[in-house]
Amino acid sequence: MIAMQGVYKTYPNGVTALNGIDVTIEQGEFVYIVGPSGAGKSTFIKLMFREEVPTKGTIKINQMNLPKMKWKQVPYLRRDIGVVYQDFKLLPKLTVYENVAFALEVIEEAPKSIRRRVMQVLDQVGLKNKARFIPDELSGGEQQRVAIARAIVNHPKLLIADEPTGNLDPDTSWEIMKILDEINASGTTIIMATHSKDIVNTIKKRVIAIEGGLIVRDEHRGEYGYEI
Ligand SMILES: Nc1ncnc2c1ncn2[C@@H]1O[C@H](COP(=O)(O)OP(=O)(O)OP(=O)(O)O)[C@@H](O)[C@H]1O
Repeated sequence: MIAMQGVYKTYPNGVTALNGIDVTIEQGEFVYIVGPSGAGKSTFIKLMFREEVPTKGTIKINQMNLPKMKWKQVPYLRRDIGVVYQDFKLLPKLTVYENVAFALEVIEEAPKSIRRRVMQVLDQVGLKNKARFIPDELSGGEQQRVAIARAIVNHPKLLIADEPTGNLDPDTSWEIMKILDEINASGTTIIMATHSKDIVNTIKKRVIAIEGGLIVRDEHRGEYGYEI
């Protein structure tokens, strides 16, 4: 599903964040991306939805060649990819329902099917009864569940999560992991950057460790491998 070959990324300020990445990720996998701060994890993730473009190398996602893609094709790539961030990034003035529906309105789904799908996905993340709330009226864990609902409402093949539990307490983090695991069980590929040793060592998945812009470890059912 995802194939990177000889991928380098140097930012305009001269910092090289990725130094020759080769990796393949199959449809349906759940992959943790671990490594020290500044290792290149976020850069690696951003390349997959063309938030950043590599300086060199090829990136193929579902047969699309990302570095060569024209700007007008990028929305088509992103329709198949959901993204969840550490700080949720919800629209503060919109209700839970509106935040999730927005993702379908922009792709011009029929209003009737939007309503059905939004309520279905809010039910999936346990927030059907909070559809009329605004983000400020929710806990951090609830806000992250809204962000997950928004990310999966369009049935993406790939869900990317950049430290999704980074702002959450341990109990809430486990709830989020349970939801991500269920989403993965239904066939969605999940790529999750994390600093949580507890999560990686408890819910065993493939672990890719990045250090200094290189993959230094890639293990099936791997360990976190760092002290903090
Ligand atoms: N937009 C940018 N412009 C310039 N340099 C950047 C940019 N984004 C990241 N970097 C640099 O690239 C390197 C890798 O950063 P990246 O955010 O990918 O690391 P990370 O592993 O995700 O770190 P963290 O765990 O702290 O989030 C760092 O040296 C960082 O300062």
